[in-house]
Amino acid sequence: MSEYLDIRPLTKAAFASFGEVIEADPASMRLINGGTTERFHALAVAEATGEGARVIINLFRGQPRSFPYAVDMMERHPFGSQSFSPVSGRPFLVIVSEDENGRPGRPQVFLARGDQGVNYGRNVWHHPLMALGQASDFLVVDRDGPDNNLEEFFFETPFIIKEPAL
Ligand SMILES: NC(=O)N[C@@H](O)C(=O)O
Ligand code: NI
Repeated sequence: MSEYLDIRPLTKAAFASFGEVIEADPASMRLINGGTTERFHALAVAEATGEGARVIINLFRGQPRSFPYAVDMMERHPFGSQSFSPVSGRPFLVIVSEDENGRPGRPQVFLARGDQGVNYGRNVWHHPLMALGQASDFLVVDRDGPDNNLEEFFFETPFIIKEPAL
C-alpha cells in the first residue's frame, strides 16, 4: 500500500541537511557596481570531485509532471553537487531523502517558489527535476567528468504525491 507524501514550503532551515536554498537572502547581499547592483554573495558552493572533474553550467527544460505522481526512485551524484535555479520563474517540486545505510529514507517534498533554487549537496538523495504546470527552464550547475556520477535507488513500493496547490 503506497503512502502519501505531504508538501512543505521550501525554507533554508528545512532544507539545511540536504544543501542550500538559492534565493535573494538580504543577509547575503552586498551592493556592488557603484550601488547599481545587489550581489547576493555565495548562496551555495558548487562541488566537483575526482581527477579531471569540472563544474559545468547547463540549461534543463523540464516537462511538467502529472499528478498524482508516484515517487518510485531517488538518485544521487557521488562526485558532485547539483543546483537547479528556475529561469522561467515557475515553481517546482524538490524531493530529497536522508541517507539510511546507503539507501534513501522516506522522501521529503518541498514546493519551491519561482524565485527559489536549490543546490543538492554532493551525494544527497534527490528525485530528478520535477517541473510543474508547463515546460520550465532551469539553470543547472553540476559536475562533469570521468567516473559514473549517478547512483539510482528504486523503492519496492512508490510514495504518492497529490497535485500541489499553486
Ligand atoms: N540526469 C541529470 O542530469 N539530471 C538529474 O541528475 C536530475 O537531478 O534532474
Ligand atoms: Ni540529479
